Parts: sequence; C-alpha cells; structure tokens
Amino acid sequence: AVPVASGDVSVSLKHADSIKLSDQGEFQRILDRLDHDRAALTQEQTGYLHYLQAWQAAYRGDYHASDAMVGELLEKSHDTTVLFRTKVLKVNTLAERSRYEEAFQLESQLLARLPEITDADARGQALVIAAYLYEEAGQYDLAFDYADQVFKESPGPYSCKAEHARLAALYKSGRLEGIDEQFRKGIEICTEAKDPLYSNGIRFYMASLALQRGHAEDAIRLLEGNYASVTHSNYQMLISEFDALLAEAYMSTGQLAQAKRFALQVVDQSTRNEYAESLSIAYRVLYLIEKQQGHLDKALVYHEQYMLANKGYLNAVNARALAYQTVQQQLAAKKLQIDTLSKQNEILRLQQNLDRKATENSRLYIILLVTVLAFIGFWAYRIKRSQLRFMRLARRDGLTGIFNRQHFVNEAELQLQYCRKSGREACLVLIDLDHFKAVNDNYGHAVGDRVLKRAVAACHAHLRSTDIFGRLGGEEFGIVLPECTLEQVLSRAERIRRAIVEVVRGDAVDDICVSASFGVASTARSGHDLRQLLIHADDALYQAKREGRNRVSVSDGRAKPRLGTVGAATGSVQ
Ligand SMILES: Nc1nc2c(ncn2[C@@H]2O[C@H](COP(=O)(O)OP(=O)(O)OP(=O)(O)O)[C@@H](O)[C@H]2O)c(=O)[nH]1
Repeated sequence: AVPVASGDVSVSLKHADSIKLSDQGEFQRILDRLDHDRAALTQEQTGYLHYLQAWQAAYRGDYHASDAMVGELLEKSHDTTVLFRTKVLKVNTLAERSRYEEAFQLESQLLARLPEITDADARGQALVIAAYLYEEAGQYDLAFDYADQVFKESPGPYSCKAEHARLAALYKSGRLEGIDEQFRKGIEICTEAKDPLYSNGIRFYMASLALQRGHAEDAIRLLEGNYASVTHSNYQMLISEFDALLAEAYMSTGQLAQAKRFALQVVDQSTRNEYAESLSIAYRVLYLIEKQQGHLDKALVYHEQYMLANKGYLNAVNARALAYQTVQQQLAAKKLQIDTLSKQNEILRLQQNLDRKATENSRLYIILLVTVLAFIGFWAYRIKRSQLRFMRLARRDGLTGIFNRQHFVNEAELQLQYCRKSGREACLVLIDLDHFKAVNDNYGHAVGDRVLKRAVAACHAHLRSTDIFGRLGGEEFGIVLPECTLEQVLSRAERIRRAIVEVVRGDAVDDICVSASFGVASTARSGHDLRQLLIHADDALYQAKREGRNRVSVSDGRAKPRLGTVGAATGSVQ
C-alpha cells in the first residue's frame, strides 16, 4: 500500500467524520483504508480513528465492540476533544440500551465541563445529545433550551440534529400549532445539511401526525416515498419505526397483507430493542389482523406479546423520566453536600483567622506586659539606686566619705548594745587635729581639706572591718573598736597618731606640720553607754591637749570638771 501523508490522514478523518451519517459506504471505506495504514498515523490521528470506529460499532448496534473501544480510548487518550466526544458517544450508547441513569449522570458531567470545550463538533454533539436525552425524559423545555443553544453557537452541521430533537419534543409534548410548517423547515435544514437520516426522522413524526389526524393515505405516501432512503441508512431503529407506522397505516386503510408484512419486519428486527414503541405497535397490528381474520389462537399469542412489549415500552418511558429525576436529585444532593462542605470550610477558615488573631492579640498582650514590667523594673531599679545613693549620702560625710556624726552614733550604739549583751569589751577613741585653725589660716581651706582627707586615710589604714569610724565635727573623729582591750587600743591609737604625723608631713605643701590628740575610753571603765563613753573619751582628749597635744590619753572612767571642751563629741549624742 502507498503510505499516507499525515496531512491527508487528518483531512480524511475529518471528511469521514462529516459523512458518517450521510454516506455510510464511503465512511466505511475511509476507515478501512486508514486502519490498514494505521502504523503511519500519529498518536492523535490514531485516537481520532478509534473514536470513529467506536462510533461505527455503536451505530451498527455492536455495543460490545463499541464499549471496548470506548473504554480503551477513555483510558489511553490524552486528547481532550477525543476524550470528550468519546464520552458523548458513551452517553448515546447508554441511552440506546436504556441505561438512562448512567447516561444522565455522564451527560451532567459533560455539560458541567462544556465551558472548557472549544471544539465545535464536541460542543455540538454534547448539546444535541442533551436535547435528545431531555426530550426522551419528557423534559421538553430543557430539550428546547439545548436545541436553541446549538442554533446559536453552531448553525452548521448540528442544526439539523438539534432541529430534529426540537421537533420530536414539540410533537411529543402536543404543541402542534404551526407544526406542519416547522416540519417542512426542519426537512429543509436537514436536506441542506445532507443528513437524510434526520430528514426521515422528521418525516416519521409528520407521518405519525397524519395518521393521528386520520390521514392514513398521506402517512403511507410519505413513508413509502422515503422508505428506500431509510433502509439505505442502515439505522435499524428508524427502519423499525417506519415499518411499524406503515403497518399501522396500512391496517387502518384495510390493506392487511401490507400491514402484516411491515409488522412482521419489525418483529424480525426486534432483538436489539425489545422495549421500543415500534415493537409494541407491530404486535398490536398483528394481534388485530389475526383477530379480524378469525385466527383467535394467533391473535391471543400476539396480544400477549403486545401486552408485554407495550408494558416494556411504557416501563422504559417511565424509567427515562425516573432516571432523569434520580440524577437531578443526586446532583442536588451533591450540590448541597458541596455547599455544606464549603460552608464548613468557610467556618473553619474564619475560626482559623480568629485563632490567629487571638494568638496575635495574646502575643501583643505579652509584649505589652513585658514592656510594662521592664519599664516598672527599670524605674524600680533607678528609684532603688537613687534611694541607695541618698541613703549613702545621708550616712556619709561629704568630704572624707566616712560615717557622718549621726550615722556614727547609730552604729556605735548598736555595736555597744551588742557588746553589752554578749559581755564583750569595746573602746572609744576620739581624735582631734591639733591647731588645725592655723593650717587653714596659713595654707588656705583647700589645703585644710586635703589634710583632713589624708588624716582619715591614715586612720583607715589601721582599722579593722568591724571598727566604726566617723567624723564627729570639723577636725574631730571618733572610732568604736569592739572586742578590743585597752592595751590593744592604746597601741593602735599610738600607731594611728604616728601615721597622721607621717602622712601629713608627706604632703606637697612645705613645712606643714599636723598632729592629732587622742582621748580613749573603755567599756571596762566607763560602761557600755555611748554618752558616758563620749564624755570620758572627751575628758581624756582634753587632757591630751592640755598636756601638750600629739599624744594619747586614757580616761580612768571618772568625769573631770573643766572649763570647756575641746571637741563636739559629747554634744553629738543628743
Ligand atoms: N579646711 C577645713 N577647716 C575646717 C573644717 N571644719 C572645721 N574647720 C576648721 O577647723 C578649725 C578648728 O579650730 P579650733 O576649734 O580653734 O581648734 P584648733 O585650731 O585645731 O586648735 P586645738 O584644737 O586647740 O589644737 C577652725 O578654724 C575651723 O574653721 C573643714 O571641713 N575644712
């Protein structure tokens, strides 16, 4: 065989598709040729060929073969258009085998997907099959809607089929006003579309109406006049419908032999569609003829078959309507379910938003709380620090940094109380710089201040951490030494005295000479009362001054009468 060019194949496939109803012979020849050269076909072309072959099998009534090819195409094809058209074909074959529920379900899916489909053939087919399905289910208004949609979007090859479905719906719904004119127009459209099958389909309804109106001769003329064309189509369903109607028409004109011939033809071809109206009509005609001719036995048999076929046909009609209703209910239930789910999803989404907001809020609250706490903490720290600073300032002497008089007195009293309770000894030493006025007068106040600080530093160097050291007045200092005997205190006072002399002598100012006088009192002699200790130490200090200064003098525990005090110590306790 001569290999086929790819472009030719596509053209041939399209051509075969367009003539599949009008020229069965040519259609078959093209399919055979392409099938023979199938190795040269692209994947897409092979899919298209298989679709046409499946269509052809269904048209022949070989549903088994058609189903197998449809199944394979649905499984393997990736071509959206071929897939969609294969499903349309499946709807058709399901409906032809009275599997209406499945047909309506699949059709609903196809109609839902229709907006995505751009191929004019696929759209036209889906809309036409919808018009037929709804017409057969008695949903005439829906059938009109889908037929109208076909006219709107593809006035070409599918208008004939849509018009046929629309006229069927008009006829079956009994809307007969002006129908003859519409039948004529429908035939014109189908003749123009070179679709004799559908022209004849319309003629069938015209003949049915003529018979219904009592014009049997007109019906016979119309049916016989197009009979050859109908048999040529090979479409058994329409052939049987023609036969049944002819049988009925001939019977009503009394041409019983003709009537019987056509009725028997219907019965002979009935294996494929046992629930068709044509079979029911055929059996009724046969039964009436036999009855009329007095063949009662035969009449009875045909009558039984007529009843059976009629029941089957009516059941099928009901089944179609019921299937439609069932699928509608299922779709409504599904929609309700989807609506409920979307509502639940919406609620869930809102809940999540709410949770997120709540989390954000609590985070903000925590941040706010932490900020406030940090702020409070910071201020508490600052206040505490100021408090501590003020406390320190309130307790310390500004110049030397040691305890001021008030704090010295407080601390000294506490310590003495403790010593008294625990039966321990303590001593008090008062120190007063000698002729300090002369330092100020001779060297100035600043040098005097420095001398004061150096004297304090000299004292510090000989004190323990438990000793209480404070400035009691201008150049007068006090030291409480707990757990210290008199001998120990004397030696330490002596060391401090020498240290003061030394430390001041080392100052940068020349020929400055500062010394200090010391008065010592002990609890052993004066008791643990601070006031008493101060008086006795002050007495001793006074004595040291009197005896020439720069010395340590010890109180013997008795108050000495004198003209005046050398320091401010005794007054400081009040
Ligand atoms: N530079 C300085 N001088 C002070 C300070 N406080 C008091 N003075 C001075 O210390 C001097 C104390 O003088 P007086 O009480 O007369 O005693 P004195 O000159 O040390 O003589 P005696 O105590 O008798 O040895 C006064 O001149 C005060 O002005 C101070 O903080 N700095």
